[in-house]
Amino acid sequence: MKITVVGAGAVGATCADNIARLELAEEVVLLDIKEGLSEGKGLDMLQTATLLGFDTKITGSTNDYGKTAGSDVVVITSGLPRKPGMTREELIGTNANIVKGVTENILKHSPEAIIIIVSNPMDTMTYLALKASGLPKNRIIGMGGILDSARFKTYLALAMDCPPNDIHATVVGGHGDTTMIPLTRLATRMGVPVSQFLSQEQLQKVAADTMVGGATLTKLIGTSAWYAPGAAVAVLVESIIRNQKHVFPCSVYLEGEYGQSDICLGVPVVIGRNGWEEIVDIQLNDEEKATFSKSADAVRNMNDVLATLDA
Ligand SMILES: NC(=O)c1ccc[n+]([C@@H]2O[C@H](COP(=O)([O-])OP(=O)(O)OC[C@H]3O[C@@H](n4cnc5c(N)ncnc54)[C@H](O)[C@@H]3O)[C@@H](O)[C@H]2O)c1
Ligand SMILES: O=C(O)C[C@H](O)C(=O)O
Repeated sequence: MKITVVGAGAVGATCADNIARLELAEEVVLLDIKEGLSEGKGLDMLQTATLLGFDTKITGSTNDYGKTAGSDVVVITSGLPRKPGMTREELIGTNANIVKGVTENILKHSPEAIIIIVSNPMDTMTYLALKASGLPKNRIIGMGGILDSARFKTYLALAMDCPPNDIHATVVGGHGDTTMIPLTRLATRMGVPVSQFLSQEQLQKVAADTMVGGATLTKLIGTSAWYAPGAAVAVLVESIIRNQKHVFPCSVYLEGEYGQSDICLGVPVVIGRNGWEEIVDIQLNDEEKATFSKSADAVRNMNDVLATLDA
């Protein structure tokens, strides 16, 4: 197996590091436009192989897509991150052209690849990559919901003072400060509804904290997060490479599911060797359905902006 990560910045490098440690491929290629960055980070990571005990080869590439040829999975993280006070949506003007160009270059050398989109605004970038590539819909996956769900579980665990791995909870909808939907009603602590442990007020705070989870970290760090994003991409790649069939919330192209069409939005999907293989239908209640529909409207408005850009 061969996996390429485009963008050797904070998120891309963390993805490559996690993927190498998990030995998901014989080779991981890290590509960036900044001269020497991917070669340097790649070599630094390779020098952890004897310390951490993995055998993955890591290759750096300054914009040479020839080195990515024959990749099975490609992760696109290239593009600007937000600064404190910005929304992810404000990145569209710069990142749309980057994501479109990278997708086209990747496919010239890896026509069979499954592509994971990380760059923001992620749902719109996923839609753009799908339209620009013409690939079958199951091979384009936007990563956001796995990260948002990890944050949701973390905040729930902190509120209940329990281990995060005892929590099952999911976030659907857009990967935006106002578009993501933490499904509090369905969250459980080992199968027991979280409402048995936390008041409605506490649950509302957990949901609100989850929604601005990325903004909170951006304010603290000065740029957006990378540890949890990199780990979230790695579990997604692992489910593809090892055909694990995990159900993860991912941004995928909807054709009537959840009442939406011609849009990429976060819903639970089965992830295996073919990419996303099936959409899992959560029985949303009327209030959740209305929130999902509002989220879709906001993402669709962003998708409409693509037509005004040269992307
Ligand atoms: N979907 C998510 O859950 C999620 C999570 C975290 C970050 N992000 C997004 O991921 C993106 C990257 O974040 P980061 O913190 O790694 O930023 P970063 O600035 O650290 O790294 C981005 C890298 O992309 C490279 N790049 C720019 N244009 C390129 C091109 N045409 N080809 C190849 N490389 C190119 C830059 O040189 C830079 O090294 C941002 O858009 C951020 O908002 C998304
Ligand atoms: O918050 C951001 O801008 C980056 C990313 O989407 C995140 O959720 O960490």
